[in-house]
Amino acid sequence: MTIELPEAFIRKMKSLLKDEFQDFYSSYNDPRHYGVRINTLKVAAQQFATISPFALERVPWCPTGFYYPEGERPGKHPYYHAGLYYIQEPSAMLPVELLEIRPGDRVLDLCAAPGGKTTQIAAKLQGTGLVVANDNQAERVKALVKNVEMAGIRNAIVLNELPEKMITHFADYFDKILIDAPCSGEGMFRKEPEMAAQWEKHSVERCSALQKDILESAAMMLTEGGRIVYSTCTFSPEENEAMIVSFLKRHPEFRLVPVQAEGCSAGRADWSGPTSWKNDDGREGSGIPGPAPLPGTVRLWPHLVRGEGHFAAVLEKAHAAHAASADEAEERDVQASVYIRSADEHTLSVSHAGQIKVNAAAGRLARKAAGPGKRGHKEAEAGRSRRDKNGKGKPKETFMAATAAWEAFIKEHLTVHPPGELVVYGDRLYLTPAYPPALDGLKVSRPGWYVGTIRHNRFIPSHALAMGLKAEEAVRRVNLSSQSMEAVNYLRGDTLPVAEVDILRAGQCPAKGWCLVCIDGYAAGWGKWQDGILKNEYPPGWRMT
Ligand SMILES: C[S@@+](CC[C@H](N)C(=O)[O-])C[C@H]1O[C@@H](n2cnc3c(N)ncnc32)[C@H](O)[C@@H]1O
Repeated sequence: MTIELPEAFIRKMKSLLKDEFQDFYSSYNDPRHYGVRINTLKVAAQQFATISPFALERVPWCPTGFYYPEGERPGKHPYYHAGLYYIQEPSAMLPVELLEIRPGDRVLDLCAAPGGKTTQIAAKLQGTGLVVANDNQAERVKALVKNVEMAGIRNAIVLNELPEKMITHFADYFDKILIDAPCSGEGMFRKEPEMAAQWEKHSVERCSALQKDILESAAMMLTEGGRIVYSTCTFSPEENEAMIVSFLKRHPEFRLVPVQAEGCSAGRADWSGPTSWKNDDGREGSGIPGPAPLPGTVRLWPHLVRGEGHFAAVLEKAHAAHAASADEAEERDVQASVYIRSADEHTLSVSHAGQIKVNAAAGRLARKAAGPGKRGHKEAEAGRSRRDKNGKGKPKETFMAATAAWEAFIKEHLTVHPPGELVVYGDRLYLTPAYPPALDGLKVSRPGWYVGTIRHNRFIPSHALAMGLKAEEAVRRVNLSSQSMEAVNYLRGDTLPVAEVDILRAGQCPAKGWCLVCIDGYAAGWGKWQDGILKNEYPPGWRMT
């Protein structure tokens, strides 16, 4: 075996898996599996299958996920730079499938970096609703932002916060929450052998404590009738089945939704109750002593599927009228109900120059949703009036000038008027998703779709704007073949000679100006055309190497 597994880990898995251990252990000698998930914000999975530069084979538990053969390098293909897919470990594609996202949902990805699952959530939302992607590690948030922008996501807010700091802003707010929890990573030893070297026997304990706190915060941010998917890439029962049992004991208002997903094994119900196993030091480890073992969670095992080890559980919060008391914990059937709910109505406003800082919330709005569940309150929101965007501390004229520059750019360069409210932070302009929440006091990396910057009173479009556009939404574009050297040269940052006849134009617009550069018809960045030359505006940090 090339991977050196920690002795304590081997002993524990032997004690847990018994007869199955040998198959499990042998899987560390098997080759790992490689996956891409198609970004359906850009291209339908069936369409991609017809243009794919590499052979694809379906991942059973994810309709947009595919295996690709070892040796291929999808990260080096121009389609990667056009955001057509995300390279993702196949098992990691499962949790978002279990969220059952619907159009208009407000979704929180609480431990989101580097953003694989955020991009999957956004693809399911198809531009509706909102995805808030958060991670507490600032360095990792940079990668998260890049992946959000690469995927062309328009309706995301990116935060760099501790979950407990988010509760007051988002109490009872989200329809769906993903907790892709920080964990001891035992399921990733084959993919990332260095994780095996870093594993030590206390990491399970430390991670469990962290996971418990994260779950508590998430429970408070979930709306009634909402759903949490909790997932890990580790095997330890303490971080998986036992974690869920103890959560349900503390939260009778939640129930476990039994999951059956293609290709997945049932979670180990027998590890969730008062079961025991031998730890490294010979002490007995145990699930949380509690009610009967808990069926309904799922696991992916490396010796049973083509993917690494994963665990997932789906938790649903009852509607208030039906929430069981602690004494009634047995009775957890939830029915659709009419309910009344109030929430903050918030405003993002213009900030002080040079800072991404959100100033103010605009007060409270009691919302009545006298209809069939949460769809009712979303419709109620839709009737809300537009808000004043001139926040404190910023001259109204600056905001007006930024708005005018943006509007002028739209008129001259786009065939559509992108939806969303314009907010200005320093010299940067963002479009907020519909009905943005208040973000005051939070560390905000992106309050919405970053569309551009004001420089010398002119609007300079961002790379994120290009990535979020469809080809036909730009008045002027040039199309490069993915198989041409021109596409590669563009992605490397080179200036390109482009004849005027090759500038595709909507209507009568002149050839000179900002030009959306597309690869096989998919937006990949900006260029500026003049006199037969396309000046390269591909950002240096994104270039193909
Ligand atoms: C398993 S990774 C997430 C992978 C990500 N969901 C994806 O699909 O790309 C767990 C993440 O949790 C973050 N994390 C650790 N502690 C956290 C906390 N207290 N609150 C929020 N995020 C946390 C880590 O920085 C890490 O990025």
